[in-house]
Amino acid sequence: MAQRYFTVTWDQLHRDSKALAWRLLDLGPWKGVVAITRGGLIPAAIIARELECRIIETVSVVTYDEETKGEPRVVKPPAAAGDGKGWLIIDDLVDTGTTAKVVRAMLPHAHFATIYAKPAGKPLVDTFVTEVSQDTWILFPWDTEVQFIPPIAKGQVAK
Ligand SMILES: O=P(O)(O)OC[C@H]1O[C@H](OP(=O)(O)OP(=O)(O)O)[C@H](O)[C@@H]1O
Ligand SMILES: Nc1nc2[nH]cnc2c(=O)[nH]1
Ligand SMILES: [Mg+2]
Repeated sequence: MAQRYFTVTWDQLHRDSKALAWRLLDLGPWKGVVAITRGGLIPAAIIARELECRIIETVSVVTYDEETKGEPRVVKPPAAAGDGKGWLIIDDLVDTGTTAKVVRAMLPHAHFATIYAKPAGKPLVDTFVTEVSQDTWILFPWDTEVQFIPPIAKGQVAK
């Protein structure tokens, strides 16, 4: 179980995805984007829009059931993209690097980019925006919803 949570709002995700697009702009041109589903889909859409890239491929690797990690299973390989040369792989984050390792093996010459990176997965990523500690669990906007939170004073123990 994670020690702390880092909540990312839609606005923040949009800003961070655009920051990643800026870093990728001069590294292109790109033949296309390979989104790692599902978490990479929305970042990939934002980045493809910024880089004016119309070709989007997907690869699906199932590794987690909520916060519990299992063995990675490729449930959909990328149909196009060859050995990955000239292609950009996008995911929302790298944590242990397990997913990145599996996808890199399928597309060894692609450029691998994520919005967020934890230290264990960082060496597997070519470009990322923000590093968070290994014991942080990132909560994406699709994982959360706005809800009532009691006033701080209500949560305090009486002195
Ligand atoms: O570096 P790792 O330890 O492999 O973890 C990173 C992967 O875990 C999450 O995906 P998840 O497997 O939860 O699937 P999802 O994208 O469909 O939610 C995340 O979107 C990355 O793809
Ligand atoms: N949402 C989410 N999925 C993950 N998969 C692996 N690490 C994480 C994380 O920190 N947040
Ligand atoms: Mg994922």
